[in-house]
Amino acid sequence: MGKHDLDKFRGVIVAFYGCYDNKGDINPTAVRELARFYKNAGVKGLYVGGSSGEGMLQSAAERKLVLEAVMQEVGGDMTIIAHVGAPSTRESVELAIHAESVGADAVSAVPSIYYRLSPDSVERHWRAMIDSTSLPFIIYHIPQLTGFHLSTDMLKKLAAHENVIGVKISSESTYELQQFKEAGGSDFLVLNGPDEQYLAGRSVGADGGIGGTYGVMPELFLKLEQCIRDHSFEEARQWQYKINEVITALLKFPSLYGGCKALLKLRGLEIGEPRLPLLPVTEQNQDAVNALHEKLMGYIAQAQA
Ligand SMILES: CC(=O)N[C@H](C=O)[C@@H](O)[C@H](O)[C@H](O)CO
Ligand SMILES: CC(=O)C(=O)O
Repeated sequence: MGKHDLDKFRGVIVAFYGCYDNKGDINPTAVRELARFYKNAGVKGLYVGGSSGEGMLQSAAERKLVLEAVMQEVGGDMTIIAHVGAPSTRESVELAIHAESVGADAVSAVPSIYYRLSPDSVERHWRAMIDSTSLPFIIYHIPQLTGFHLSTDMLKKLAAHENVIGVKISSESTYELQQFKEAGGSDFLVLNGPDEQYLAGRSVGADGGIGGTYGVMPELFLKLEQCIRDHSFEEARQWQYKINEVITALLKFPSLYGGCKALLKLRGLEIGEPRLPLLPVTEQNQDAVNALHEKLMGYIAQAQA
C-alpha cells in the first residue's frame, strides 16, 4: 500500500460540465446544483475542469471559482479531482496549488497543447505540477486532442513518483490500456476514457472510468458498473449497448457538450450553452434532443426498476 487511498478513485467518476448563465459567465449556483444532482444519484466522484468542464476555455480565476463552488457543495462527500492543465506550466502550477488549498482529493492534467512538445518538455510540465502539492496526481492521456502520445516507458518513469497514482486513458485502444496497467504496477490506477468502451476497458483492467457522457446518464453508468462488479457479463453488455445508442445520438449534435447540456436541461438542470468555439444545439436539433431524452428516461427507469 502506498501513502494514498486509491479506493476513492475506483468506480464511476463524472466529468463535470461547464456551467454558465445566459450571459455566458460562470454560474456558481448552477455548479452547486449540478454537483448535488450527481451526489444524490450516488456518483462517487467528479472530475472538474477537464474537457467536459471546458477548463481550457476558461480563465484561471473562473476555474478557481468553479472548483470552490464544487467543494462547498460536495467536498468531503465525493472524490474531487481537479483538472489543472493549462497551456503554461506556470498557470497549471497555480491551479494545482489552489486545488490543494481548497481541499481537492487529487489533481490531474493533460500535456500543454498547441506547441508540438517533446516528451522531455511534457515531463517537466507535469513534474512541476506534481511537485507543487502533496496531492495525488492523475496523468490525463488524450492523444487525439492534445497531439501528445504518452509512451509506456514515460508512464513507468512517472508512476515511480509516489504521488503519481494513475492515468486516465482516452485513446481508443484497450491494448494500450492493458499495457499501461501492467507498466504502472499494482498500486497504480488506470481509468477508462472512451465511454463507449467502459465495459471493454474494465474487462482488461481499468479500475473505473472518468467520462464526458456519464453526466447525462449517471444512473446507466452506475448500473453498468454494478453489473461488472456482480460478474453479470451479459447484462453489462446490454447496458453498454444502450449507453452507446445514447452516445451515438449525442455525437451527431453540433458539439457533444451542446447535446449533453440540452439533455440536462430537459432533466431540469440549466447550465447554459457550451462556450464558443464549442457549438450549442439549435432550434433544428430540438426534436432530436426531445426524442433522445424520451429514450434515455426509458432506460433510466429500466435501470432503476
Ligand atoms: C475524446 C474525448 O473527449 N473523450 C472523453 C474522455 O475520455 C470521452 O468521455 C468521450 O467524450 C465519450 O467517450 C464520447 O465519445
Ligand atoms: C471526458 C473527460 O474526462 C473530461 O471531461 O476531461
